[in-house]
Amino acid sequence: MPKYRVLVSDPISEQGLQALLDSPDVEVDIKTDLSPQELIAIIGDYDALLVRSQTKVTAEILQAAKKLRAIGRAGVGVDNIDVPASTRHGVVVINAPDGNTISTCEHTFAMMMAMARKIPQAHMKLKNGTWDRKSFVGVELKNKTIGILGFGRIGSEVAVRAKAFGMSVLAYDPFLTRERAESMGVRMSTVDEIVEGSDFITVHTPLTKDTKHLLSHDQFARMRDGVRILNCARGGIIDEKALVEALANGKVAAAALDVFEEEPPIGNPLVEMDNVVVTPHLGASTEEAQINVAIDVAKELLNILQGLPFRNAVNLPSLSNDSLRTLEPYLTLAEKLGTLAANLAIDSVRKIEVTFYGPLAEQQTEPVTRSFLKGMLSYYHGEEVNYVNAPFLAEQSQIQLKETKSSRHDTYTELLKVSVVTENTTIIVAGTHKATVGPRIVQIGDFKLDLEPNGTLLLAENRDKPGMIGKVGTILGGAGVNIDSMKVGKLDNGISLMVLAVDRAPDEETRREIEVVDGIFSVRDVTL
Ligand SMILES: NC(=O)c1ccc[n+]([C@@H]2O[C@H](COP(=O)([O-])OP(=O)(O)OC[C@H]3O[C@@H](n4cnc5c(N)ncnc54)[C@H](O)[C@@H]3O)[C@@H](O)[C@H]2O)c1
Ligand SMILES: O=C(O)CC[C@@H](O)C(=O)O
Repeated sequence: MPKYRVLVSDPISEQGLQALLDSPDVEVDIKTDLSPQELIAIIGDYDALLVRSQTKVTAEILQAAKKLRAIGRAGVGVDNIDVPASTRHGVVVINAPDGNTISTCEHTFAMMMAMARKIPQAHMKLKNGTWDRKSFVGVELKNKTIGILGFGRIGSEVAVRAKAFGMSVLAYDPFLTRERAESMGVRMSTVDEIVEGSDFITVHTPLTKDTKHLLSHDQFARMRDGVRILNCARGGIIDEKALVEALANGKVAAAALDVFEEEPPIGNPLVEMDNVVVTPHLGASTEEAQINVAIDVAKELLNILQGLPFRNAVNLPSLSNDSLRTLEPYLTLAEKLGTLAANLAIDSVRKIEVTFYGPLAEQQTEPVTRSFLKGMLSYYHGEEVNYVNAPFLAEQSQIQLKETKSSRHDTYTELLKVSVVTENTTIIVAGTHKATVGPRIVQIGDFKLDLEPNGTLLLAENRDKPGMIGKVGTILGGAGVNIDSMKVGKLDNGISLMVLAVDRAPDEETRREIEVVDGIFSVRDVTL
């Protein structure tokens, strides 16, 4: 009997879906061309949704997706998915960023060659019966300068091919380093240098508020006369109205477009212009790319459903394998510290300060903080909380969050310490991990201890005087609660914290019996 149901709502290579189809845990339903209403009606039955770019995953659909844990996008751009709404609902969004890089790069090159040699126009004329050898004089790529805006996966592959064609390459990307540019034989440039110094300009960025209309009236005015423009990334990076004008007045000799501000581009004048080569968003449309992205995303979805590690989450921080190895014990420990802190907090939480000490502080620690928040907020919000929405829920509860890092701690090589500031008090919990002993809780409040963070713990704050442990032990024994081990933390002011690892939480009556023992100040139990 399959445990999980996955809906595939866009045409996706079945060969690529094999990992899901083969899993006995998963039932896959392929239902394409659903209307938004039809999707809303059925989405509540599914644990995961797999889309390409047709399905628009809106906030309304997510609202109806009560069981949904993950959305897989077989491709790079997630602009058809409401990612903030997914995050609010705790749904992981994953994409397949690598599988269509080469196809899209090759398509960009095909478009550049087609535009430079006017192949589509000549093809159409000949198909229509005219042998015309005069109207289609093109230009060579050799010795021309190409400016690449966005030097990620696709942009950098375009550069490799442009160099093979004898072109000079200018590149701009906020993350491009001089060393990388040099090693690839491209000139690291500013947007202005690219705009003013290129014969061909191609964009390979995502569409963001910074890249919207990256090329507009002002940029076209400063370009070389007869420049040629390409967009195989996202409609909207180039201002289409400004491009129409620049093509019409001859500033831009030609354009090659795979993507449009609105798709399909019904009534878009660019599609009608003779000097514009167009394709209907075909960058990733190769057999190879579609199989690659489907394989990648299907494997990732299966991992998510089965609780295994996964990469490529759009709304979660990503970790390298090395970081994951170092952080893994702290991810679990942090969640348990969060559960512990929530059990100790009796009034509303205002601020959480997470401090990392030692080599741990050198890691990308955000996932550890998320784990703490998950452990803590699950106490209040139950199963609704996960790694994706925990920071959002904290923000919604107006809990201030602060991360601090310190290179060393006086006692521990590595330490994770969290102060939870509530309306009336501050609760401190801290833990560490050593390869030889595993994870340990080493501080609760002001008490220093050494506890295994597992099972059910009974915490009793008491006056430090003989007989206290015996009295508590007798009451628990009488109630049939078995004590597995015990640790005590002491303060200089004569107050102790006894922590008993028990086989089950005592019932309400037993707890009250302990609470009224002379010298006992408080009793809590927590299951980690
Ligand atoms: N036409 C298609 O079918 C098709 C297929 C695949 C990808 N795409 C699109 O191509 C684009 C690039 O994909 P990719 O896989 O190379 O992504 P990528 O994330 O590897 O690269 C994008 C690069 O853009 C850079 N960038 C972000 N803001 C920038 C800015 N303001 N100026 C300059 N650079 C900026 C980023 O730093 C990054 O290096 C995406 O928009 C993607 O959706 C289109
Ligand atoms: O699914 C497609 O063909 C579009 C792919 C592309 O736009 C992407 O962003 O990956």
